[in-house]
Amino acid sequence: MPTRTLGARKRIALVAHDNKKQELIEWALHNKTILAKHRLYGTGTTGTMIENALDQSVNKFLSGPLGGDQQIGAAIAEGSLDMLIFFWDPMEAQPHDPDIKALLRLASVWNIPIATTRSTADFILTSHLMNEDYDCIIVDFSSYIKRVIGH
Ligand SMILES: O=C(CO)COP(=O)(O)O
Repeated sequence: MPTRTLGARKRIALVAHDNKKQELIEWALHNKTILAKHRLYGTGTTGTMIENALDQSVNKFLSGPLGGDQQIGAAIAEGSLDMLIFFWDPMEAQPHDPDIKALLRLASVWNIPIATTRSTADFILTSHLMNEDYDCIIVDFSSYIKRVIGH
């Protein structure tokens, strides 16, 4: 079975919709010491707010509605992100809802840990696997890639 190794120092993407940003910042502050051991990424606005709150550098993509969700999805597909903490807003439609769906889909395709609620984020962050290499099993897409088309 093919795997991808998520290293001991995780590359964590942090994303929150506007009504959820405060919650994510509170959660990040609460977990500042743990997060300091890992590398942080984020959509533009979320990333800036987390960087200011934690005083830890965050690699920032574009703002979500301007393409940031798509960039994070692409980074997951390329294997350059290990985990997604995404506090999306279940009470308000977003102009870029298709991008959000695409991001969550790619995170599932590549079987990375995803937290879309604060409680799940707590469970993930307190896992001993946060500090170890983890071989993440991925679907074997080789027959899909080699499929014959046009017969
Ligand atoms: O819209 C977002 C995720 O879908 C978040 O984007 P910002 O962090 O730039 O606000």
